[in-house]
Order: sequence, then C-alpha cells, then structure tokens
Amino acid sequence: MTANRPATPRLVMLGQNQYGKAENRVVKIVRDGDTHHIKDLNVSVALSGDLEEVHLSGSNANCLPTDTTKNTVFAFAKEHGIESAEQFGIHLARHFVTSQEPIKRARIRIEEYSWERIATSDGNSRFIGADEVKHSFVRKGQETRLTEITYDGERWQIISGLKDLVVMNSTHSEFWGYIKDKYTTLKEDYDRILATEVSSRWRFNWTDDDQRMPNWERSYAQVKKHMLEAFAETYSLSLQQTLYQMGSRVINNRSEIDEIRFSLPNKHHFKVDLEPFGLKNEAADGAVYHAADRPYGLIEATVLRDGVEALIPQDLTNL
Ligand SMILES: O=c1[nH]c(=O)c2[nH]c(=O)[nH]c2[nH]1
Repeated sequence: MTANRPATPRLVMLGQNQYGKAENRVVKIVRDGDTHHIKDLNVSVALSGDLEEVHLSGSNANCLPTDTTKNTVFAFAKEHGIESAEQFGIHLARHFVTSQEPIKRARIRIEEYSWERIATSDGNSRFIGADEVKHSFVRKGQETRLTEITYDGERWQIISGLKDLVVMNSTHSEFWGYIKDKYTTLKEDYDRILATEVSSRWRFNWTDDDQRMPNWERSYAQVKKHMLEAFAETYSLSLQQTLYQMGSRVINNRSEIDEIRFSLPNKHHFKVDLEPFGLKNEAADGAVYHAADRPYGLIEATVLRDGVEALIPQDLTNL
C-alpha cells in the first residue's frame, strides 16, 4: 500500500508526540570471580523528532521501530554494562539522538530495584564467603530509585529521585497553632507520630558534555543519607517544615544538585480512644495508634538553590 496524505485541507493538527518501548526489564549480572553483582532496571524509551509523516501519511521512513529501541537497551547492557542508571540512560539517549537523523530528542526513564546479599550463619557451604552468599540476593524492600534523562542533541536534563521510602518518627513531632474555623475539629498535638512515604526528584546541574559528570552512585547514596538524617534530626512543627529541612540539607550539601521536589503523604497515626475501656492512651506512656491509610494530607514543595529556575514538574506521578 502506498503512503497517503489526506487530499482535503487539514482541519486538525498533530500535537506533541513521542514513542518508544516502555518498561524494558533488564537485569545485568556482573561476575567478579564467584561474587556476583546485580543491576535490575525498568527502562522506558520515548523518542520524538521528525515524525509527522509517520502519523499523517503512514510513511514509516523516519520511524525507528520500538522493537529496535528495546533491543538497543538489552544490547547496550551487554556492550557497555550498567555502571549506574544515569550513565546507562545517558548512553542510550545519546545513541538515539546521534545515530538517527529524524530523532531529535530522547527521554529515557529508569526505575532501579536494589538487591542485597543474603547473609547466612552457615559457614559450611562452598558458596559462602565470610558470612554472605556470593550469588544469592534478597530484593531490598526499601525504595525504588528513579532517573529521567532527556537529551536534544545539545543539552542534557538529568532528574533523579526515589519513591516508596517509608519513614517514621515516633516522637519529636507537634502540630498546633493552626487556623481554626467552624469546621475545625483537629486537636492540637504536642507529641505525635510523623510518618510519610517519600517521593522525591532532584535535578542535576550537569547539562552538557563539557562539564565534569557527577559520580551518580555516590550522589544518590549521599542525597538519601541527607534526606533521612534531616527527617530524623528535625524537631518537627509540621510536615511542611520537615520537608523544607530535608530539601535544604540536600541543596546545601550537594553542589551537583540545584533543585529538589518532594511529594509527602502525611501517613496519619491517630491515638485510639480507649477511655470506654477505662484505659488512658497517652503518647508519654507509649500509646496505641490507628494507622489510617486514607484520606491523607499531601504535602508537596520544591526547594531550590537561590537564583535557579524551577524545572521539575509539579506532579511527580508523571515523572
Ligand atoms: O504536618 C501537618 N501539616 C498540615 O498542614 C496538617 N494539617 C493537618 O490536619 N495535620 C497536619 N499536619
């Protein structure tokens, strides 16, 4: 069949478009003798460029098949290895934009799942090192690491982050002094639980190939450390205040990062009324709480280095 353009004048226009293979689950094992290392990624490719005709006339002359983008992900994992999710995404984005003329922009999104070695007390097995099995892993339940690489042939935008990091302070949290109107029933609290599931994205100021690249693995570990330390060390008067402390700790300590955004659900823990059973239920004595799953307060904000432009989108679920 020949490719056809519509004969009638166009009344509609093609808007923003992108395509690629989403959620390529790639697992790479590196063998260092009989000690193995795992990189476990979920890689999504989105390409855009001169793709009008693909949509308008059905000509696929400018279309690199999504199947090819999938194959490239797996081949690159073998050919180049996976040093870090960011490095891997940069390789892929550069490849798509520089190897295919019609492709002008590549966006690579990666989720990374981490694994840790299974520790064992059995020293007899020939597979066992000091106290860890060299090829046996348990998936870390903690957080999922994220990155998004965007490249247009000139400029890079690298936004990394994490989600599903659940944290709790069992004290050192208060909430009082707020507006009270006729609908307010919330009691002021001078000793409450503060818990949240951190979703965060941070933007690197590495934007072109002439700059020295950050050490992506170390940067991630340090951001997480500062975030967690700020959460633990802040005597909190609101989750908003804790958020700002977490963000400013990262910006102050990590010069490679200019902007960080958080989406923090307030995972409410309500003291149960045990008065009907003749029981006092006070925080000071070690209380019993109902962990409510919904509704939840949702506290979201960006913390930026002074003078930089905010570029991380407001809705982190779309990132
Ligand atoms: O840390 C909090 N921030 C709020 O804005 C808020 N609102 C509320 O009901 N509880 C809380 N807690």
